Amino acid sequence: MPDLPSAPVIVADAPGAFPHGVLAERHPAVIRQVRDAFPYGPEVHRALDALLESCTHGTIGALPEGAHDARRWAGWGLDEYTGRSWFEVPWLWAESYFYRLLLDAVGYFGPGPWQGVDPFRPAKLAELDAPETAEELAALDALDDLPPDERTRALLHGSLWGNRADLGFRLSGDAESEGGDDTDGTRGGGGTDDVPALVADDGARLLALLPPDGTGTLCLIADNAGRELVPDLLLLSHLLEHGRIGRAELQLKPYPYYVSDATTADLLDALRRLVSAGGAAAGHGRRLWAALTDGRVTLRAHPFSCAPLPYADLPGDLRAACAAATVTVLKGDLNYRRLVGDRWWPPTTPFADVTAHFPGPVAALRILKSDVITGLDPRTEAALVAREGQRWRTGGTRALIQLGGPPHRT
Ligand SMILES: O=P(O)(O)OC[C@@]1(O)O[C@H](CO)[C@@H](O)[C@@H]1O
Repeated sequence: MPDLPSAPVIVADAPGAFPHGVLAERHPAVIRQVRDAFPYGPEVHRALDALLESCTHGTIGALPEGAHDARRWAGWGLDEYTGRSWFEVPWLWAESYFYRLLLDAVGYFGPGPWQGVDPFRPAKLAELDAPETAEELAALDALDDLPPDERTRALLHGSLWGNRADLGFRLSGDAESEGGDDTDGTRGGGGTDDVPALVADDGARLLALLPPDGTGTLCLIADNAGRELVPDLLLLSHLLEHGRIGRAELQLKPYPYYVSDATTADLLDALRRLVSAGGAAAGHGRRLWAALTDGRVTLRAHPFSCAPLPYADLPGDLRAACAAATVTVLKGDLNYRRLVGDRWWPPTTPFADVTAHFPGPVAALRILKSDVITGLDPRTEAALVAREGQRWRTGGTRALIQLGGPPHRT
């Protein structure tokens, strides 16, 4: 067995660094947003006050007595981290547990009247109703004039750049200019002649894995709802329509997470939005509706999808699902962190090495919004650093498509 690569796990203990800012500033902003989302009563406000105090100045506390998932969290490290500072445990763990406690504070897990009420739903729905979403859906009609392969590429890039639609990211003001539309992957928000916005591009290799004979299967691990999930669904529908896949599994979150991550309710909202849009968008919506109804597309909302753990720890059922797929496409920054491990990798660490643990071919489609990065060509890294220091890692203007997985399958 070859030595697996390793690097220090990211913790949020350095004031001024990005991870510290997420815990010290983004999480309080998330609490403020949640307070205003609904007319919660005094009890919820008191619970949010306590969470704010704990996550900024206190230590990690236990789950409430009788929590339905107490055993699961004990297995995920809670016993080890209880009583420690949020800023000294693995950053990924601290973020995940914060969202778990936030939902507890608003009564999401019940029992009670607020059970199942997603505190982020107003923001997610506003995004689906935004004029930009209507424009993006109307623009689909023009894609019909393109040859199928170009359309596939455009929709793949639509799904990739859809990852800019991350409401948590916008909350802390990290996002630079939204940039223009970028279906060719060279401009994005920050592409230039010397450094393209797409810092790694295995898009052609990814599409080559999907033969046009309807035998391909896709496992799509979704990220954000709204303006990211919509282009993900368009890609899925297009691949089904053109026989690039015959079946797909769409993995969603079992409960609201990282502000805008997609749950089953968000999928249904997005699907309804597509069906009611008219034009080509409605055709995609109806195709997906039919594929869900006849079982060609299945949904999964597994507890592990909200776990503070890397994908190297995939449980058996998810491991089997990903192993059976022709390829797993994994969306977004957080999924990337979990795929390669939330570590300070040297940026030129081969992506193939850090994803060799995955049970099948896996492609990451991600806007860069955190420090974790692997698989960069040394010249690309040097050009990025020369242009903007380390800002490209977290600025939300660069993107990548990387393909990895077990060596014999890609
Ligand atoms: O996974 P996504 O939606 O692309 O991004 C999630 C994110 O906004 O949250 C983390 C910080 O909280 C970062 O990894 C990243 O910037």
